[in-house]
Amino acid sequence: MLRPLRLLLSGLQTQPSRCCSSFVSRMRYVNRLKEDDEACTAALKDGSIFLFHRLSPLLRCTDVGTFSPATLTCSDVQSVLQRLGSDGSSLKEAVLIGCSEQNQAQFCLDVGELDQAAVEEASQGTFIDLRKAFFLLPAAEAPLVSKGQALLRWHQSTRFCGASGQPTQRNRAGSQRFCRSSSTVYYPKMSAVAVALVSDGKRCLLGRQPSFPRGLYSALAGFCDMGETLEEALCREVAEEVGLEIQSISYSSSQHWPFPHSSFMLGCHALVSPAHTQLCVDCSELEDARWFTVDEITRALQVKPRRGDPPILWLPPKHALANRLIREWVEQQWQSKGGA
Ligand SMILES: NC(=O)C1=CN([C@@H]2O[C@H](COP(=O)(O)OP(=O)(O)OC[C@H]3O[C@@H](n4cnc5c(N)ncnc54)[C@H](OP(=O)(O)O)[C@@H]3O)[C@@H](O)[C@H]2O)C=CC1
Ligand SMILES: [Mg+2]
Repeated sequence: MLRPLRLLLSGLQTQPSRCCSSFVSRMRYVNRLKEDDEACTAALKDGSIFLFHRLSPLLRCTDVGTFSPATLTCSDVQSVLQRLGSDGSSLKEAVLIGCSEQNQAQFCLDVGELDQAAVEEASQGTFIDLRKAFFLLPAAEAPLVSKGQALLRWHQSTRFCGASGQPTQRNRAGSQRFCRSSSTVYYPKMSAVAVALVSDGKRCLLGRQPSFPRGLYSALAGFCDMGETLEEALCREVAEEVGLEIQSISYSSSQHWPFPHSSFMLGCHALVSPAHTQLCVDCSELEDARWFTVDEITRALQVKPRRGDPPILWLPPKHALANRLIREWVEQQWQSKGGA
């Protein structure tokens, strides 16, 4: 008798349903917030908000000297906005990012129209450029901040319809924008990027772009062209950038990466023949590319970079897919050495 009533009520809930596993109910809850503007408005009132200033996230230094994204409640943000003379209407610009394991909806909001130092003082945090923040944040928190920044950037750059030139409107959650004039719906976009840790069986190949911090080397990467498969993109990029031909590819894993404008990174291990490892680096793309031994990489993984004292080899931050590929390769190398 109660079941139909419960089903009816579940459509009106503003909190995740408890009838399924917590993961399933959280996913369904977030999906409902994307589709139901009223439910999303209610969720914002009880939700947590990550602040950004011109796309730089607000971080706080913890008691133990590590950094964490500042999580504010809706009323915290309202009082910060009021203290700085804003009427609070910018809260409507908050964009849904997800739902915490404690079933709290999570939003992000860019307060770039306010004075940065004043917001920092009022909210007891510091806005830090995302590239720097990535080296400071724990691996578990970086993806949320990255997603928030990517969504905010997308909204800032999709204000007008490419077909009609008219302003676009967003739904409450900010999961889409719509042009009334051309009836076009816009969804957040990512560009596919292939990233490969190339190995010749004993060494791995890393490269650096001129824009990288001093000492930083990473796995080779490149944007997939229209119509290309992941494998074709990898073979082309490696040929273009270092003049090598890939013999085989194995897929590892993927990640969202907020740079330069939201990328979907597809990570692979790639093998080249040990007989053909001579590099011919395209200097318009890379400043340098080199082969590294497993001992060199193992040492570099243990180094903690310090300001003003960069190590000879500095690897991408822990939450970058390239770091994961490098660790997987090192593990596989030590395993095969142990087995030999
Ligand atoms: N998360 C991770 O572990 C890693 C992430 N990356 C990221 O992957 C991304 C791509 O790697 P990168 O080596 O630079 O790529 P590419 O080797 O493809 O070179 C970048 C150039 O490609 C052109 N380009 C082609 N398509 C696009 C597009 N859709 N968006 C932007 N530029 C495009 C641009 O040239 P032009 O400017 O001349 O138009 C750009 O400067 C970077 O943002 C990098 O941060 C890379 C390695 C590891
Ligand atoms: Mg590249």
